[in-house]
Amino acid sequence: MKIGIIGTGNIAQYLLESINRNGKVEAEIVSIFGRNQEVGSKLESQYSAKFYTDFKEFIQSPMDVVVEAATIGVAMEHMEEVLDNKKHLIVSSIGAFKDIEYLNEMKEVARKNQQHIYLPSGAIGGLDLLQSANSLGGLQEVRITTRKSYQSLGLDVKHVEECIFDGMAIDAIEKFPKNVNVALLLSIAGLGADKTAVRVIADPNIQRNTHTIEAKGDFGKMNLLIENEPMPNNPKTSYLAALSIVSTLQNRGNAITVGS
Ligand SMILES: NC(=O)C1=CN([C@@H]2O[C@H](COP(=O)(O)OP(=O)(O)OC[C@H]3O[C@@H](n4cnc5c(N)ncnc54)[C@H](O)[C@@H]3O)[C@@H](O)[C@H]2O)C=CC1
Ligand SMILES: O=C([O-])CC(=O)C(=O)O
Repeated sequence: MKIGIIGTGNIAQYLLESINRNGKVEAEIVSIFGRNQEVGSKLESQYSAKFYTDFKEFIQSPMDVVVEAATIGVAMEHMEEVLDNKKHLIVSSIGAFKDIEYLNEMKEVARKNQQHIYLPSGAIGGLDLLQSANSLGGLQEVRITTRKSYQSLGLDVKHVEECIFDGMAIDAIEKFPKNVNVALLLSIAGLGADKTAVRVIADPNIQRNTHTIEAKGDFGKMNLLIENEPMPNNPKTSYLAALSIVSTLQNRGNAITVGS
């Protein structure tokens, strides 16, 4: 399998190291798209993957699957072109799908091109449960409480904890586009972005990005606490988010599917 990556940040570099250097997936990252030539040239020589600043050239290079690891804006700008060029797509910036109509439009583009869009479970879990719980419409409530440091949330540091957002996922992603992609994953798996409750707490003492997910429905109740180690070079991104892409790539084409 030949992989292309959009982005040259944390997740992209972790994937290059795990796949091209350490062989953790039966695949090779052959193409990288980014805007920073200096970083790109370095990655190109370190990992023997070709770096492109021109998206048309990138997308026409021989790849089977493209991993987006950039921003919501970049994902929205290029997603359709990826699918139209007959590449499968793995999306990290899930906030791109805050509008359900856009998600449905992209589903249709993928179907028309016989490609698949993967939304890895990122920095959380429990998505299989929410989908099962809602398979007959019996899911009633979903809430995520995200606790991160002031620095990770891009805020001036205070010495006391503060609830800085309490509302729905649709508004949370506008305010924190780099911190609550997980809330959009929950929305897509469950009740939608206007019915998925989100609380964001800035905590001066926290070392791990912590997500507490509570759900209720005909199935019963779920309480899930995830205490994520941050990525070394970008504390707002959890290590698990990068691992979930590795796992998605490892499972592609498997004869068995684990979880709903
Ligand atoms: N689904 C999930 O659970 C999670 C999703 N994320 C999201 O995954 C994405 C990647 O995360 P990281 O690698 O940690 O971010 P990062 O900030 O380390 O890297 C982002 C990359 O995007 C590139 N970029 C920005 N604008 C660009 C443009 N116009 N054209 C080309 N490249 C551009 C930057 O240069 C950088 O290389 C982010 O959107 C982040 O919010 C992060 C953590 C969890
Ligand atoms: O990595 C995390 O813990 C969550 C995150 O940044 C996001 O969902 O955007």
